[in-house]
Amino acid sequence: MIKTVDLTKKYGDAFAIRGVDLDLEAGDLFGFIGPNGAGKTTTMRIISTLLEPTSGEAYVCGHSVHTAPKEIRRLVGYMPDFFGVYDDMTVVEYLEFFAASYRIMGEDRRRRVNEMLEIVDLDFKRDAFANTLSRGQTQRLGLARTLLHDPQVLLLDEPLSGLDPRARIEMRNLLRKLGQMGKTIIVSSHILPELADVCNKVGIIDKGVLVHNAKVTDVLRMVRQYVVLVITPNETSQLSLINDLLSDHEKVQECQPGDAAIRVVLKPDVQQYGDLAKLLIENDVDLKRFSEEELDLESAFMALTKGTSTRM
Ligand SMILES: Nc1ncnc2c1ncn2[C@@H]1O[C@H](COP(=O)(O)OP(=O)(O)OP(=O)(O)O)[C@@H](O)[C@H]1O
Repeated sequence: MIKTVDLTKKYGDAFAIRGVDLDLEAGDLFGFIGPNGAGKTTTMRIISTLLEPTSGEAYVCGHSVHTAPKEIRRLVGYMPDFFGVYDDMTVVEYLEFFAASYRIMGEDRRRRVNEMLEIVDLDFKRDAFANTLSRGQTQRLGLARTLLHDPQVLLLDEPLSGLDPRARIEMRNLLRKLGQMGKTIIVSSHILPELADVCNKVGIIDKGVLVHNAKVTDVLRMVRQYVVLVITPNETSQLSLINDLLSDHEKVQECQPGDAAIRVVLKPDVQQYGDLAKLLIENDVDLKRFSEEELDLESAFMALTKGTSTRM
């Protein structure tokens, strides 16, 4: 659906992006992560045909940005990180104005605008002036505008930036909804954790170079190759018993006792660990909690970008 080959953009002697290779299938929701100035906007603007690459190729549905920009524009909806809304237009008027620019007319236009307001959950603001909306609502209005011509591909530049926590959750839900509608989406951010549970693939770009590009599950596996259990007994006096029972177990790599709980690092590739809970219960351990340690995405992100940048 989206493919870039050795995509490069230079400004004078400086590389904005260098040799970026992407390959996204229909329905992929790709998180494009990198610090400010890493090259995310440049890449998205090239794919949406707003900017010409210095060298390399970008294709959308097999159409090249060099030879078929018109076809690509029909297929792509690009939402920039900042966009203006006109002071004297209501939400409905704003969307109708852009629908008209796509030559969507008459009853069709009204229906389409109403559908978009429904999708982005902004119908209750339809008669409000666009410049009175909150940042989150403005972003949703921008998304509605981007969706008007029913693009198959969405390129969304930092749609979560500047949003408060509630608006962030709403926008992430909206991204999931668009993914379920079968759109292929590139969404950029400078923070991995805010996208990791929405996207199925992520690419990490730094100083114009794509340093990681993988499925989210693989990225998480790269960071955490071991399952870690956190076992909490009701009585802390039982911590040493747990340690004795598990430290020499064939599935256990290491036990790390703490004040109230014990961290148990399993050996690589051990995924099934129900028998460990059974063993503890059979030996009269009174368990308060027995669970897999949650992966801390913030640390995952720092581990992945270690040595590439400190600006995240
Ligand atoms: N018109 C331009 N002239 C010169 N340099 C540019 C131009 N546009 C972008 N750059 C440079 O290219 C690099 C990549 O910029 P880009 O905007 O793609 O980064 P980004 O990852 O989208 O960052 P941000 O989140 O800050 O927008 C930066 O070093 C930037 O300064």
